[in-house]
Amino acid sequence: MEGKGKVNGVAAMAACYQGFDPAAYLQYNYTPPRADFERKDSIVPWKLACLHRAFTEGDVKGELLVDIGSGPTLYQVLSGCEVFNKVLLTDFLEVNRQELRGWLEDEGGCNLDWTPYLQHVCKLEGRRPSAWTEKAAKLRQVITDIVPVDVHRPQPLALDALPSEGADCLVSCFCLESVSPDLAAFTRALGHIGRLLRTGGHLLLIGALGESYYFGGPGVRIPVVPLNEAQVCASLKESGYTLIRLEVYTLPQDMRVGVDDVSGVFFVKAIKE
Ligand SMILES: C[S@@+](CC[C@H](N)C(=O)[O-])C[C@H]1O[C@@H](n2cnc3c(N)ncnc32)[C@H](O)[C@@H]1O
Ligand SMILES: O=S(=O)(c1ccc2c(c1)CN[C@@H](CF)C2)N1CCSCC1
Repeated sequence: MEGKGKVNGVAAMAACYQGFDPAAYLQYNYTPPRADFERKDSIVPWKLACLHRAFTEGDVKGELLVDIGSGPTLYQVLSGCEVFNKVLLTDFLEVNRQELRGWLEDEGGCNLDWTPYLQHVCKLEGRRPSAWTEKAAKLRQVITDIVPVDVHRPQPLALDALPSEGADCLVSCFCLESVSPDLAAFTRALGHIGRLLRTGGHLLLIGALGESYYFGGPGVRIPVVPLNEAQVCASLKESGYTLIRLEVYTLPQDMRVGVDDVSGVFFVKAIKE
């Protein structure tokens, strides 16, 4: 029964994603009030600062950075693109891979202007904000491919997607808990993506705390595994990671805008033993 339940739960999640709307998702989560660079308590500066620090404190290094479940967003690799000379973006849906290709091709075919994000990360790097065009060029230069992924498969990527030694670093944001039917599946998925990472490689994981649903488009209600910090830490340990740092952000009331019921966001830096 458990095995059958597992398949049905994962299949049901895949069915939920058929209505995912990248443009709506970007508008819900990556425009003000949630993405307000002027606000000191905004989640955007906090998240970008977590990623900047994690990528630049000296222990994260190598050739290949893989972003698991990129969706239609790029903020998660804006610091990493300065550290790795290969960045692989991945998503389950063609509509999201197409959104990312639209940005990559730089012909106006994308639904969000990432300039404020590029400028903010340049500021974190001590560069003038106008260096954002150089950062955009750098990112376009290091993105090697945009490929399908399924974290519920023991091999989430095609066998030829990675070199035999695996990735040097994984980043994954708001994916595992948003695509898993329950905590056990979340933990299994952590293990699956861990197989893509070389021993000693780093995992940078950002996710939702206390979230039970979100809207992936108008009327597209997607269930989420509600997590707390203890469950995140236990799942990491069970999946073969050693936690380096866990940071938590509590969403201000006015950022609870009805597109989900998230109460906080966690940032994890971990290493695969
Ligand atoms: C909430 S979005 C996160 C997008 C982005 N990383 C962000 O930070 O906003 C979850 C993403 O997981 C993708 N997804 C859905 N099912 C998946 C699966 N089985 N394996 C990997 N990714 C999946 C969706 O297509 C979607 O882009
Ligand atoms: O942390 S966010 O508020 C955010 C960003 C994305 C998501 C959520 C929250 C909660 N629901 C998730 C469903 F999977 C998606 N944020 C939005 C502004 S830019 C930085 C990220």
